[in-house]
Amino acid sequence: MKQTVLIAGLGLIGGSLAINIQQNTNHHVIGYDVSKKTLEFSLMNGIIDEASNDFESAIVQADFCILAAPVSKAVELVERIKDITFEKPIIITDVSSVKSSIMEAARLIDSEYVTFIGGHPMAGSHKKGIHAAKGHLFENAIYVLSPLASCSTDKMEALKMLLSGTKCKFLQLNPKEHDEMTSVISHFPHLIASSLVHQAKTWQQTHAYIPKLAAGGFRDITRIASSNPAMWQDIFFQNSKKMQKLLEDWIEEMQALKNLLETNDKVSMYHYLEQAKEYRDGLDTKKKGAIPAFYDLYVDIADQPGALLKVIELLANKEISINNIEILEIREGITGVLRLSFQSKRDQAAGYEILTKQGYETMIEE
Ligand SMILES: NC(=O)c1ccc[n+]([C@@H]2O[C@H](COP(=O)([O-])OP(=O)(O)OC[C@H]3O[C@@H](n4cnc5c(N)ncnc54)[C@H](O)[C@@H]3O)[C@@H](O)[C@H]2O)c1
Ligand SMILES: O=C(O)C(=O)C[C@]1(C(=O)O)C=C[C@@H](O)C=C1
Repeated sequence: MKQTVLIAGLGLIGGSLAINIQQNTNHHVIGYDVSKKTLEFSLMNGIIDEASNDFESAIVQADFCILAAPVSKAVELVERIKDITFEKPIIITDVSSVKSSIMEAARLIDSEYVTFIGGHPMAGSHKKGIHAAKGHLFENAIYVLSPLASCSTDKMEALKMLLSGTKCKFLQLNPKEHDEMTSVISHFPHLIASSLVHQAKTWQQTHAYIPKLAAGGFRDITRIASSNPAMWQDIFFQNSKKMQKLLEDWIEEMQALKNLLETNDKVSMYHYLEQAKEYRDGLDTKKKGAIPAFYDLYVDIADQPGALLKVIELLANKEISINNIEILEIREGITGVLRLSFQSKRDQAAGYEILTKQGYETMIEE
């Protein structure tokens, strides 16, 4: 008999997991969401098999439940779970970007039938809602699992099996270490990205041309400032202590950099930049997750009608298939950078040769 999965919160993450589970497993998927439109869309597009607007009655039918609402709302759902009487085993997990608060609440669920395993796929995007959901969102990403001490290996394996179609890599962490690490590499960078945008906005009052000059660098570092404000506000306050500590450290570091400029200490500034470059270059970009790890080729193309088509045609004529195309930046009237992703190193090398021969400026990131 088919097992049932309830997904509570069908936005970017819940919707992507629902699509993935539909594509890769044989479960009956029930969706629950406070948005009626989201439920209707999900049902109409086969993302879920059944829509529910009654969390309590849906969860008691399920063998698995994935809480994919905003963090504070997922914590509220755990509070509601505490009052539910279960009559069969269920594995409940979540996808929250902060783990301590939800795990503290989950620890107090008092039912022999419930196994709670905290979860967090380290992949996403600056988009939100069911319309942005896609089944391959988690490919190659790290998927953090935080089981409670009482969780058996069998239950962990059952959850991993349900999520195996995501093609992510599971990593077990406790909530404290998870929240510390994500504050450094996810939460705090969001705050900084937003602050850089504010700085540019303020300077625009002096220099109206600022938005036109904002090229690749500014766009790269501030992409995430276009994320969902409600979600990030929630994350910052759920991980408030760690954010405050990082802000203190950051202010201190900025002060030290200011001192280097004031004292004309070029050597120290060079080392600072050099060490950052070394560390950044050492990050394994092929494994980073949100963007599938294909073999990428960067091509500079002119911002002219048909320019993209021409590149695709050249590769298609040699039967080289492209897995993904992304226009990273079009500088109006000048050139655009295209990221072509291939499935194999061989295709990547062949693409490089063909396009270079045709006079395109191409680059493979090492
Ligand atoms: N966006 C990312 O990059 C990302 C990545 C990993 C994890 N997460 C985490 O995933 C969770 C969801 O984020 P998202 O990006 O999918 O957000 P989203 O805004 O795209 O979707 C959230 C969904 O939850 C629904 N919802 C709100 N309150 C609810 C409630 N009380 N009960 C049921 N549904 C409710 C909303 O209607 C919406 O459909 C958050 O906890 C977030 O921290 C996000
Ligand atoms: O790619 C993005 O836009 C993201 O912000 C994804 C991202 C991150 O890397 O910080 C955001 C929140 C998560 O909890 C996990 C992943």
